[in-house]
Amino acid sequence: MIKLGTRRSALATAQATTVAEALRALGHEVELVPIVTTGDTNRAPLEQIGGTGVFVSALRDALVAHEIDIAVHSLKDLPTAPVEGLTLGAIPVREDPRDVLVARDGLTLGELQTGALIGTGSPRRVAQIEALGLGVELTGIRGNVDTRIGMVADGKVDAVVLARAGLARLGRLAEITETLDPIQVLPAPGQGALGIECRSDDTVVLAALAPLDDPSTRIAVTAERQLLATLEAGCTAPVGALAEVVEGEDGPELWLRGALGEDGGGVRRLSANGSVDDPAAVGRALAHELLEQT
Ligand SMILES: NCc1[nH]cc(CCC(=O)O)c1CC(=O)O
Repeated sequence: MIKLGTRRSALATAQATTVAEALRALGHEVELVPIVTTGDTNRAPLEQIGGTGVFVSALRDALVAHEIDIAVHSLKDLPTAPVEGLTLGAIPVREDPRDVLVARDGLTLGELQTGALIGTGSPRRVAQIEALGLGVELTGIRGNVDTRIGMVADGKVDAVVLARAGLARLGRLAEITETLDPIQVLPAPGQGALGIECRSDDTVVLAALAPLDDPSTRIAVTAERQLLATLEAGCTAPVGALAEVVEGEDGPELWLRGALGEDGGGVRRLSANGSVDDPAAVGRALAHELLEQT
C-alpha cells in the first residue's frame, strides 16, 4: 500500500487523485492521507508566513517521518532548495503553463479600462501587468481558486489572474475570459507541472513512479527552477520563466524565456536557447544575463 499525502484544498485533492488513479492503473494500491499545512490554517499574506513553502513543509515532514510515501506538489509551490533524503520521483506531463484572466462581462486585459481593479497576490503577476502600462489598479488577494473567482462574481474586483492549469484540474476552464500570452505575462517557474516527491532510498516507490515521469517536462522545469534559484528568489519573487523542448536544426533544443521584476517597476526580459542535456546550465546562464542587464 502506497500512502499518498495531500492537502485538503479542491486543487490539491484533484491533483492527488489524478496521481493516485495513474498509480492504480499501473496495478498499485494507493491510499490518500490528508495533511493540514500552515498555509491552509493561517490566512495572512504568504510573504508574512514564509512564502508558498508553507504549503510544502508539512508534507515533507510527513514523508521524512514515514507517515506518507508520496507527496504531490504543484511544482511552482515547491522551494528550489533540495531536501536531504527526498527526491522528485516523477514530474508528469505538464498542463498548459500560462496564466489566465477571469474578468467580469467576458473582458480581456486590453478591454479593462483605466482604474479597473485586478486581484492578485503574486508579485510576479503585479510586476508584469504593471509594466504593460494599462493604468489598472492591482490589489493583493489570497484564497483558493473558488474564493478568488468569487471576488469577480461579487464585484469586489473586476478581474483576477490565475494559473490555467488550476482551472483545468478543477474543470473550470469555461470561466476564463483570456489566456495571457507569455510575451506579456510569463508564468511562474514550474507552473502547470506536478512534482511527485518521495524518499530518495524508497526503491519500491521510485520504481512505481518512474513510468509517470515525462522527460521533456522535467528538462523544462529544471531550467526554469535553476533560473529562479540562481536569482536567489523565493517562490513569491517577481520571477517568470517558461522553457520548452523544441525541434532545432540539429535535434531537440531547450528554449527558455525569463522575466525579472525590478524594484522601481519595470521588467527585464530575456530568452536563450541551449542544450537539453544540461537544462540547469541554461537556467543559470539566463539568470546571470538578467542580473547583468541594465
Ligand atoms: N499559488 C497557488 C497555486 N499553486 C498552483 C496553482 C495552480 C496549478 C499549477 O500552477 O500547477 C495555484 C493557483 C494559481 O496560481 O492560480
